Amino acid sequence: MKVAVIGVGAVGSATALSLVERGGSCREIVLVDRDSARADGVAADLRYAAPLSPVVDVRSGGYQDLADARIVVITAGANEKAGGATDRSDPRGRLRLLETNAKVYADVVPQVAAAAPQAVLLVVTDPPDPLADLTLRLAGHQRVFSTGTLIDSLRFRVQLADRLRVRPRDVQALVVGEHGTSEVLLWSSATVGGIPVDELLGGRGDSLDQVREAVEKDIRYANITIIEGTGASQYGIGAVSARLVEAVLRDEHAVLPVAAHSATYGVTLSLSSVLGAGGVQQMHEPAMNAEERDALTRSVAVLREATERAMAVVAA
Ligand SMILES: NC(=O)c1ccc[n+]([C@@H]2O[C@H](COP(=O)([O-])OP(=O)(O)OC[C@H]3O[C@@H](n4cnc5c(N)ncnc54)[C@H](O)[C@@H]3O)[C@@H](O)[C@H]2O)c1
Repeated sequence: MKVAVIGVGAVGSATALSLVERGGSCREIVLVDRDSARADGVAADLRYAAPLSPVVDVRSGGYQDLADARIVVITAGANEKAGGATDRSDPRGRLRLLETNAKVYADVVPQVAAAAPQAVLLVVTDPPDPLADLTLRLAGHQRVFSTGTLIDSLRFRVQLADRLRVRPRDVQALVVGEHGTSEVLLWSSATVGGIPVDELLGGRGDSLDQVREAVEKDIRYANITIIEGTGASQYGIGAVSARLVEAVLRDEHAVLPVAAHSATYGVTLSLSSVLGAGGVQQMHEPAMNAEERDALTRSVAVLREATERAMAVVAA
C-alpha cells in the first residue's frame, strides 16, 4: 500500500521516519516537496534505515507518483517559527498562519486530488482544522480529516500521568474543538482506572485550580515550548500522523480525537471520531459539563470565522 507525504520539512520527515519505524501498514512511501533536493535527501537517508524495519520502499517523487496512493499526508507550509506564531499572549496562535498556508493548499491540494483521486487526505499543516475544510472544497470529496487534537490529548494524558505517577497509557483524557488556543480540555470526563482525575488529584492534597491552570497552560502552548528549544515541533506530530495513517490503512475503526467536518457544527473540529478506511466514519460528542460545552461553542465560533477567511483567500 502506498502512502505519500507532501512537504518534507521537519514534520514531513518525522512522519516518514515514524511510518518506516512503525512498519507493517504501508509498503511504499513517496515524498514530495517543492524543494525536490530536500525530498531526495530525506528519501536517501531513510532508505538506508529501512532494512531494519518490515519491508518498505521510500522514494522521492512528483505528483505523478501519487497514483494509487491510499492516503496522502499534507505537511507543506510555514510553521509557527517561520510564520511568527510563537507569542503566548497572542490569542490567534496558529491561526496567524492561515492566509500563508491557505495559499500553499491552493497550490498543493488540486494537484494531489488530480493525481490520487481515491486517496484519503490527512491535513497536518497549521491551522489544520480550517485547512481541512478548505481541502474538502479544493479536493471536491469528503475523505479529508486533520490530526486535530490527538496531539493535545496525548499531551494532556502525559501531564496528568506525571502528576499522578501512573503511565500515560492508563489515563483517559480528551481535548476537543480547535487544535489551537481555543481548544477545550475535558476535565469532567478525564479518568484513570475508572476514577475521575479530579478525585485523584484532590486526594494528593494538590489545589485543583492551580493544577488545572498549570496543565492547561502547558498543553495550550506546548508547541511554543518545543519551538523555543528546537525551532520546530516534529516528533510528536510525526508519530501521531503515522499512527493515523495506520488506522486508515487497517480500517481499524479506532476511536480518536481527530478532526473532520461536522454537519452539526458546520466546521471541521475534533470530537470522538471513528477512524478507518475512507477516513473519519462517525463522530460522537463526549460527555461535557456546562462550562466545557460553552467553551466548545466558543471554539466552534473561532473555527467558523477562520474557515471563512481560508475560503476567502482561495476565492480572491
Ligand atoms: N497539526 C499539528 O499538530 C502540527 C504540529 C506541528 C507542526 N505543524 C505544522 O506543520 C507544517 C509544517 O511544519 P514544518 O516544521 O515541517 O515546516 P518546514 O518549514 O520544516 O517544512 C515545510 C515544508 O513544506 C514545503 N512546502 C512549502 N510550500 C510547498 C508547496 N507549495 N508545495 C510543496 N511543498 C511545499 C517546504 O519546502 C518545506 O520543506 C507547519 O504548518 C506547522 O505549523 C502542525
